[in-house]
Amino acid sequence: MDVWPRCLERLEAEFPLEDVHTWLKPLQAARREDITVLYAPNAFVRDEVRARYLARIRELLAHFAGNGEVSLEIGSLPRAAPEAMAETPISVVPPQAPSEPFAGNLDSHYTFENFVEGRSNQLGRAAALQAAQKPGDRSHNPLLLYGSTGLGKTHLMFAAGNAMRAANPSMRVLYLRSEQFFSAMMKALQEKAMEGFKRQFQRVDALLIDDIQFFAGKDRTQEEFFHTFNALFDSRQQIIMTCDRFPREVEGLEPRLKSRLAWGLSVAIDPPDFETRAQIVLSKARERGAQIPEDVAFLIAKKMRSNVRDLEGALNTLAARANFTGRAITQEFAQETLRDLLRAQMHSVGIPNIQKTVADYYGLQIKDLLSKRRTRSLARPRQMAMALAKELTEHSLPEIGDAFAGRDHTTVLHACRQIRTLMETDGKLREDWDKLLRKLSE
Ligand SMILES: Nc1ncnc2c1ncn2[C@@H]1O[C@H](COP(=O)(O)OP(=O)(O)OP(=O)(O)O)[C@@H](O)[C@H]1O
Repeated sequence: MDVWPRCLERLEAEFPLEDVHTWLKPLQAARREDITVLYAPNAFVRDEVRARYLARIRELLAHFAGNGEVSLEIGSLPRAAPEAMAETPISVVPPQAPSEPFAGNLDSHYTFENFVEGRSNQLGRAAALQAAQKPGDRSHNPLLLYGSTGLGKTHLMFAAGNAMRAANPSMRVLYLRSEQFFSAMMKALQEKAMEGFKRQFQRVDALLIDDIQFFAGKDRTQEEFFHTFNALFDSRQQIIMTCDRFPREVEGLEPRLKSRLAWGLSVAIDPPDFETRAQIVLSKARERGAQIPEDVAFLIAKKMRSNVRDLEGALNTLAARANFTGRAITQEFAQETLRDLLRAQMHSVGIPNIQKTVADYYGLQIKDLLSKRRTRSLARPRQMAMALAKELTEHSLPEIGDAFAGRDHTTVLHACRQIRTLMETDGKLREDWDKLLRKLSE
C-alpha cells in the first residue's frame, strides 16, 4: 500500500516529530475492498489517533487515494511484525528482568545540543541541565517547566532524560504524557491491579511527566499522582514535569498538589525572540539537510512568532515543496509557498487588539492610552503598545502613529527605541514585554 507512506510524509511535515513517532508511525495500513484499514497496536493509540488525527488522515487519503474512507482497528498486518511501541497502556514501565538494562522510552532525538538557547529559554535550559547533572537534588526537584504550547518544554525534558542516560546508562528514566498516566491508572483500577501500577514507579530513577494540566478535574488521577510523586520525591528520584501555564493558574488542580509542585524549581519558558527564532529555523534546516538561505530564515522568524512548532511546520512545508518541485528555497519561493500560512499569522494580531491587550494589562482604558496626557503611568504603557505594534504587525511607523490618535512617526520611533533600551536594564519592563508578547501570540 503506497498511499499510506505518502500520507505519513505529509503528516510528518504537519505535526511534531514526537507525536508522529508516538501515534502515527506505529500504524500499519492495508486496503480492504475500497477502504483503507489502519491497524493500531493498542486501544490507546487507536483512540488518540481517532481523536487527534483521523480527520486529517481522511483528507489526505481522499487526496492521494481518491477515497478518504478509513477504518481504524486494533491489530497488525498478517505476518508483519508490529513496530515496537514507546509505551504500553497498563504497564507504563517496559517489562524486563531485573538484570536487564532499562530500555527506557525517551526520544533520543531531543538533546541539549540541538536545543537553541535564547533569552526566553535560557533559565529553563539551565535548570534542565542541572537536573540532568544532579538528578534528585532538592534544589531542582521537582523541576517544573511551564509555558504555552510548542516552546520546547518537552524537548528540554527529553534532553535532560537523555543526558542522564548518557552520563549513567543504567539510569532508569521514564517519560509519560499525563494522558498515559491517566489511562494506565484507569486500566489498573478496572483490573484491580493498582498495587502493580504503583510498584512500577519504584523501579524508575527519574520520572518525566508531560502536560500535567491534563490532570485538572480528574480527582482520582491527581490523588494517585500525588502519592506517586511523594514516593519518588522521598526517595530522591528526580521528577520533571511540564505544564502549559503556572500550575497555580490551572483550575481544577488540587491545592495540595499545586503546592507540592512548587517545592522544587519552577521555570517559565517564554516565546523566543526574533534572533532565537531565526537560529532555530536554521538549526532545524541543517538537521534535515535542507538548504535555507538566511534571508528566508529571517522571513519565517519575522512572520511566525507564537510558537516553535509553527516555525518547524513552515520549514517542513518549504522543504517538502522544494523537494517536490525541484526548486531552490529562495525568498520568492518562500513567500509564494507560505502565503496562506503567513497571512493567517498576520491576521491574528492588529493594532486595536494590541491596544486593548496593553490597556487591560496595565489596568487602563484605551482612551487613556490614546490620550495626550504624558504622565509616566500612561506614557510607558503607550510606548509599550507602539513598540509591540511595530514588532507584531506590518504597519509602517506613520500608520502606527495614526492609530495612536494621529501621533507623528518620530514619536513611534522614539517609543520603539526607548522600550528596546529600557529592556536591557529594567527587568520588570522586560517581563511586561514578554508577558504581553505571549498574550498577543496565543
Ligand atoms: N529552542 C529550541 N531549539 C530547538 N528546537 C526547539 C526549541 N524550542 C522548541 N523547539 C522545537 O519545537 C517543537 C515543539 O517543542 P516541544 O514539543 O518541546 O514543545 P512543548 O513546549 O512541549 O509544547 P506542548 O506544550 O504543546 O507539548 C519540537 O520539535 C522542538 O524540538
